[in-house]
Parts: sequence; C-alpha cells; structure tokens
Amino acid sequence: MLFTPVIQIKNLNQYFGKHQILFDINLNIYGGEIVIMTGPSGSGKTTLLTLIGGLRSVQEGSLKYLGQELNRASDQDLVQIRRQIGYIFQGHNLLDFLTAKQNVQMSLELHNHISSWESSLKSEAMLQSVKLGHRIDYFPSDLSGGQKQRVAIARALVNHPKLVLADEPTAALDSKSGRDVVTLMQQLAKKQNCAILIVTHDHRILDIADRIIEMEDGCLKA
Ligand SMILES: Nc1ncnc2c1ncn2[C@@H]1O[C@H](COP(=O)(O)OP(=O)(O)OP(=O)(O)O)[C@@H](O)[C@H]1O
Repeated sequence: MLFTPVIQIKNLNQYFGKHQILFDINLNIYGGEIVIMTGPSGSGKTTLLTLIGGLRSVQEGSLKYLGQELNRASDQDLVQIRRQIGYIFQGHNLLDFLTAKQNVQMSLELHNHISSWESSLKSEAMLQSVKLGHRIDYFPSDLSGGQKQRVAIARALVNHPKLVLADEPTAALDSKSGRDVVTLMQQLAKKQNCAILIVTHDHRILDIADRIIEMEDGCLKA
C-alpha cells in the first residue's frame, strides 16, 4: 500500500456486558477524506466514534490509528493518541470562563511546548480562518451557537490533527450556521490534509462528504 490509512479497522466487535453492540466492523479512512456516518438512533455510531477516538477500550478485533494498534494499548499510549485527535461535539464543550482565544490557546499549550506569544499568534490566526477575528476576546456566553461551534472547530484544528471526530456538530444550529460550520471544516481539512469523521442525522450536510457510510443494528452497511 502506498500510504497508511489514518484509521484502519478490521473485524471489530464490541459489547456492553453480554449485549453485542458492534458486529464485524471493517473500515479504512484516509488523510484528506471526509466521511459521514449516518444511521438510526441506537445503531452504534457514537460507540464506534468513541472507540476510534481512544475514549473507550477495544474489546475484539483490530483498530489502528496511523498504524498503531489501539486494542490492548496502554493507558499512556491512549492518552498520547487522544492528544493527536481533534474532537468536535454537539455541546461544543468550551470553557465558559475563558475567551474564544483563550479556549483555542489552551488546547495548543496543553499539547505543545510553545511560548504563549507563539500560541497567541496561532490562536488568533485560527480564529480568523473561522471568521471570528472580530470576536477573539468574547466569552462563550456572548457568542451565538454557530460562533461557539466555530470556536470549537478552531480549537480542534489548531493542533493540525491528522484526524477530527465530530458528533452531531450541526445539531444545535440553524441551517445557515450549520452549513457555514461544515464548509469551514471541509476547507480546513483539505488544507491540513486531515481525515474527518462526522456522525450526523443532518441530511442538509451530506453533500460535503467524500463518502457516506451507514450503520444499522451495529453493522456497517456495504
Ligand atoms: N454505557 C452503555 N451501557 C450499555 N449500553 C449502552 C451504553 N452506551 C450505549 N449503549 C447501547 O449501545 C447501543 C448503541 O448506542 P450508540 O450511542 O452507539 O448509538 P447511536 O447510533 O450513536 O445512537 P444516537 O443516534 O441516538 O446517538 C444502544 O442500544 C445503546 O442503548
């Protein structure tokens, strides 16, 4: 193979107690690719997303992040992998007592040994690229839902991750804000050549995907 997939999943099964939730999942995701995962409520989408994000332990099968196996990985390795992934969730999870810029900057400083001068410049540039240059010193409570979600995108992408996982990133947004948010994710992903996996029920954004996969009853439909 010419290049390693960002995510490579083979014969993955997952259980909650005795109840099997995911059945023989096989999936490759490559850099620069936007994959949308849809499927009915309770079909296992979030479970798969949290496994890929190293937020849950793999029970059976293989799940590799850039060639590194997550099944039976040590806690330390999982922490290391999580640091390389950008997460965008529905509730945006911004820290309310930090400004937009400080939220982005904190993510940079947590992951890198860089001066606060440099992280400040990078955070401002990232907020400008999500069109929030005029809101860098605003607190989340003074931003709209779409603006908060754009701060969350800036925060997820400022570290130039190879993978971004987004769970219902547009669920709380009106149609224009939702469209703006995913278009920005698409532009930044292509620029940074990162892979993006989006779980969504939002049919208005399906057209930004390079590939759409569907989960049903714990199985990925071919
Ligand atoms: N912590 C848990 N303990 C036991 N069962 C769970 C747990 N989390 C999820 N499940 C079950 O696993 C199945 C898959 O849930 P999951 O959240 O992955 O589905 P989903 O496709 O993301 O649904 P939705 O679209 O509603 O978010 C469901 O039947 C759910 O009840």
